[in-house]
Amino acid sequence: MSDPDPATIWHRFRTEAQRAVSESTWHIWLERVGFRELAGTTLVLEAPDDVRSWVETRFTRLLNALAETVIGPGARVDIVGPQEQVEIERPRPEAQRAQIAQELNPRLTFDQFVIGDCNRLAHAAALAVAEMPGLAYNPLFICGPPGLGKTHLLHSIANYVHEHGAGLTARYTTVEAFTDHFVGALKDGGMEAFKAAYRGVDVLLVDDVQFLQSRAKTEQEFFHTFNALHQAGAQLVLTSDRPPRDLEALEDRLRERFEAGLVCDVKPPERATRLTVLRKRVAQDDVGDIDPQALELIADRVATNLRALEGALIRVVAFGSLTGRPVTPELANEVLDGLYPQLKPKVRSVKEIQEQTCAAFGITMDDLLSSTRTQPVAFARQVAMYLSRELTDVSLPAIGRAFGNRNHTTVMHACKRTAERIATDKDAYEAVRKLTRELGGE
Ligand SMILES: Nc1ncnc2c1ncn2[C@@H]1O[C@H](COP(=O)(O)OP(=O)(O)OP(=O)(O)O)[C@@H](O)[C@H]1O
Repeated sequence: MSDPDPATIWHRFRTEAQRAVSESTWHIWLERVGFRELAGTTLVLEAPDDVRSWVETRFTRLLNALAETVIGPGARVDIVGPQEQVEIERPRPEAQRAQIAQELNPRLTFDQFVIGDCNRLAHAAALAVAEMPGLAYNPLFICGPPGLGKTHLLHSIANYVHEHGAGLTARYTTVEAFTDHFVGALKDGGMEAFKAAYRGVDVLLVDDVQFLQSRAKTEQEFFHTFNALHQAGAQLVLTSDRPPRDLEALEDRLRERFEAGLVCDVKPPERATRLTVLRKRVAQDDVGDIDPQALELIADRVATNLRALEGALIRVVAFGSLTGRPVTPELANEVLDGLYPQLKPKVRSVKEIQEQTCAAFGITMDDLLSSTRTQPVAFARQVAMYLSRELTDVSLPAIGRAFGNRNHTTVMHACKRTAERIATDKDAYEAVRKLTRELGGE
């Protein structure tokens, strides 16, 4: 079969381009772009002066991808002005326009994302990246413990790009899905399609990159994907449960690339953020009448994970509706008692908490206040700081001073680590709960 002639190629290209963008984008920007010539695999396009620079900035990547679909791998476009001589050959990585299977949740948008001190930077960076893919921070690396909105931000970026990106393409994936896809492609010889799927996009969003560790082949393939996209100016956004420097089992070259852009974290949400998330959920899901104090109680008791917070709300509401009882603070307490240890702030002394913690862990006060980091002393110290924070009104700096003149950020860190640990480790949960009870905290 002979190669299609330039006129056919141009016709196909134009049809694909019109299909790829919204109607208004087409009319305003792309409709007046014309055909100049086909030089090898370079499609030279002519754009009127008033739209040329905009078309170049915003649409070159899309048009290149379309050229590859219509002409073949390695094809590209060159956009020239009406009077301009043609100048050819700029290298471009191999890619093919991908058929993008979207697994996006339309509910996860920037509009629905509640901003607080815990996530302000991550949110601002994600929005900047969505507005200017490849131009703001590249890669953007968002890290933090589970359930704090990392996936929400990735979906928000993809949804935003699809809605406002003038034809730019975004693909969301998890390391799990990327691995499955890669292994499948290796088995049935679909590597070209696999590469096209991940290297032919303008924005690639990858969730949970900590799982790349200890998957040598996937890690290597991901490294090449990362490089191909980065060189092509495409945007990469990655999430992980820890910062790049703590991804110890990852190869240095990949870790260094993760660190090369902007790394920002999401922290456990402060109370106001938790409350706003709950109120938003109630309004959105139309769950009926809920006593505002019941919401406050849920926000107080489920402090470190927004997924758990939403789960707690759903349980409380479901319990109310199953038993035909109104959702009051008492009902919320009843439901949550079985799920989360109740830490009622009462005025106690830090010293009392330190003594009880030492007794519970079988260590001395000197150990507790020392600088040793060995277990169980280090954990006991973190628990004692956490309980001092939860059960007294003493300020963070004062707690720090009471623990051998430590800094208040050390106390904050200890609180966070303990909260995370009791959310995930049953033994730690039991130990803290027992101690809390002994201290009269529930
Ligand atoms: N700032 C926020 N505003 C509104 N909802 C939020 C916010 N952060 C998280 N959520 C909601 O909390 C739930 C958990 O968030 P998400 O899945 O994004 O967490 P994650 O950090 O990706 O967790 P994991 O590491 O377990 O994947 C989702 O339903 C999400 O919509």
